[in-house]
Amino acid sequence: MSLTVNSLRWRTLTSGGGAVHGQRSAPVGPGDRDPQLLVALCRTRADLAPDGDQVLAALARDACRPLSVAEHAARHGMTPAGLRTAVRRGAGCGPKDYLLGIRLGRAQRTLAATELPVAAVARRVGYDDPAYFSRLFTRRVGMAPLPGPTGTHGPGRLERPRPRPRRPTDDRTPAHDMTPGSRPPHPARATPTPHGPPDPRHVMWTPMTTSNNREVDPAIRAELGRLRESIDNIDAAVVHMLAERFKCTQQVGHLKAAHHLPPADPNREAQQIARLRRLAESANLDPAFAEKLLNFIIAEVIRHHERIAEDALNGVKPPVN
Ligand SMILES: O=C(O)C(=O)C[C@]1(C(=O)O)C=C[C@@H](O)C=C1
Repeated sequence: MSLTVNSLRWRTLTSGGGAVHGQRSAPVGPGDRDPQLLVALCRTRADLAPDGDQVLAALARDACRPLSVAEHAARHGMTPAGLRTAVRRGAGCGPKDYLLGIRLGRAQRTLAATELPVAAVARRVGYDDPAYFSRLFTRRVGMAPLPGPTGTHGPGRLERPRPRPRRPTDDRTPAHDMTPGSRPPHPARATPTPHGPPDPRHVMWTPMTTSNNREVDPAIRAELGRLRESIDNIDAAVVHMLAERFKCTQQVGHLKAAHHLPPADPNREAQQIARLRRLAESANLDPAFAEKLLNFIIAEVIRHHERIAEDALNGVKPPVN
């Protein structure tokens, strides 16, 4: 079967409901989806030049070393411009941004997994000035770096709340916390602040909601209903895909435990992130969001791997497939 990601994406979405593409075909229920197609999509790999992959993986390996972009380029026999083109093609961003993402991702994980002070983590990922590191971290991650794991469930690296006082006129999108159950505050429920009433631009959202018992124009309700049917189908597809992914990663976990391989593989992750950022960019999805989502999923997988490795050490037999 020869399927490209784009044709799969198109077929998957169009099979789930016409509203996604502006057509008016009747949306179908989750039972009508072709699970084979979803699984095929899970298993399909987008094309990425292997040498591009290698450059990104090598950059990821060296990311915390005190090297300039020109020095990184020279290590690969490239000019800085050539390196910029290769990284942009593979990761959807320039080398500086790519290296920064790798450094801060590592810092996030080290902070979540250890009790090391921020200055020590900063040094580990290549920053001698902890204040400068904190500024970069806060700007990119959306919260200040804090040492130590927080929360009792889920992966640590995305789950810390990031309280940033919102001024009434501050309409920048907040970085989303991915703690299960947590959401950005509902704008329409914004409470008056010491500076005055809630931002009227936010309160404008209220008439679009249907859960506050207001009368809603039947045509609008019907349109909303059609869109929500497609959203429900897409959510169902996401759940099925994640379930397939976790089935694969469980097997990887058992394989790693049986052969004493470490649960995490940072080089593989760097390649996955670069690839996903590139795919996100071509799909008009925010690459930073795609990276955050993948990090969130991988952190959960690593937790599973660690548990499987622990079970293996305690003599718990893996399930028979
Ligand atoms: O490929 C692996 O080695 C995995 O364990 C799977 C996976 C993933 O979820 O994609 C999880 C952890 C690793 O750090 C890298 C990737």
